[in-house]
Amino acid sequence: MADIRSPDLDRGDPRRQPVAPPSAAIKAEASSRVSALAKPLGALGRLEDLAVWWSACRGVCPADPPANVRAVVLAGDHGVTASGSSVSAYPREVTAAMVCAFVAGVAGVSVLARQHGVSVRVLDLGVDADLDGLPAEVSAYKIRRSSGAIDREDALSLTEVQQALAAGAVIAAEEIAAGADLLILGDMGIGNTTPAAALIAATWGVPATEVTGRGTGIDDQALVAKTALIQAALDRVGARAADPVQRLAALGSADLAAGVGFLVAAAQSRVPVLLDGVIALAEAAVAEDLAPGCVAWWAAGHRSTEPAQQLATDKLGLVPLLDLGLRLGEGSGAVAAVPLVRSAALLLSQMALLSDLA
Ligand SMILES: Cc1cc2ncn([C@H]3O[C@H](COP(=O)(O)O)[C@@H](O)[C@H]3O)c2cc1C
Ligand SMILES: O=C(O)c1cccnc1
Repeated sequence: MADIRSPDLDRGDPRRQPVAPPSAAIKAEASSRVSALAKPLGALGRLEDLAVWWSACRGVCPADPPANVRAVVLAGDHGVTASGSSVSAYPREVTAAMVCAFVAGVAGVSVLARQHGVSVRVLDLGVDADLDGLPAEVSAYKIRRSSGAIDREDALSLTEVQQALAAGAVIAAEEIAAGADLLILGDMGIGNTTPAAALIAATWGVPATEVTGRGTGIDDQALVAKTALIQAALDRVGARAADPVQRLAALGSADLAAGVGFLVAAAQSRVPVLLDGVIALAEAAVAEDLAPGCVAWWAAGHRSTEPAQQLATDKLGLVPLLDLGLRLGEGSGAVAAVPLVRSAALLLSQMALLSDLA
């Protein structure tokens, strides 16, 4: 494994370290400028909020549009997909096959990312295979093979959670060092909508019936079984899940815990993130618990069909930009929203002020 020391997350317990917000002064300046543009007040709708958010995160008004957008896809397998389980419509072997597809640049998100000039880096945190034949750096941060089956056992040990949090922080630091001005977190892992929904349910204390979705497209019978499995996991863990690190150990996975570390580190480094679907929102839910204030550095790229994603965006006060019925993951909904961030930034910088006309 690569050296996973990180400046913030391995210095003892990362719990409840508040994150400083984007610049309040720039936010106020950007809000005034948006209102002064040559248009009726509010006429650019949510692009106005997006322009203000982007400016405040960049600390300058107006800010250049994102030029170095970098997506990281965290891959892992999940104990809940053991043979005989019906939580996913697809077998576990698809995870490793898709990692190869990301490396080859032929996954769904790869196509969108090429179109929008976004880099994509795939990393194996917990795939249940040795990815022989792929570049060694793909598995440089591997924590273990497949996380535990959360209805029966913990997903990870506490040591593995800390390793994964630190790995995620280092991965974010690497992307920032490569010049990222906007980050995207993608996911690949058959069965991952199950731990993601469980983490979201445990974060806000709601029952499995409110968070369980069809993921890759399971039928009614499988949906009943998946809901029961998630409820069994929540019941097994009980009050322990109130603590975000324990929650990750009990209900998460190596890839999800690394996503949490990535989000906390990005916010601590004052780099904004476009969130994607239910997996990114589960990571966001736990990250905000670990380091309150992170949410100010995020925008929601899209609304997924997964109920847990919708619940988490609502609870975090994020309004998704796109609503295309996407249910792919991989970071696809966030990458699809990148042109909106660019448009918002350009409107703020290139439109005339109403007072300059006539
Ligand atoms: C070919 C294929 C490509 C994918 N890309 C993302 N996912 C997404 O679907 C899976 C989550 O849904 P569930 O919990 O129902 O298994 C994850 O692999 C997620 O990344 C895919 C799934 C498949 C089958
Ligand atoms: O919400 C998502 O991103 C999602 C939904 C279904 C399957 N995989 C991901």
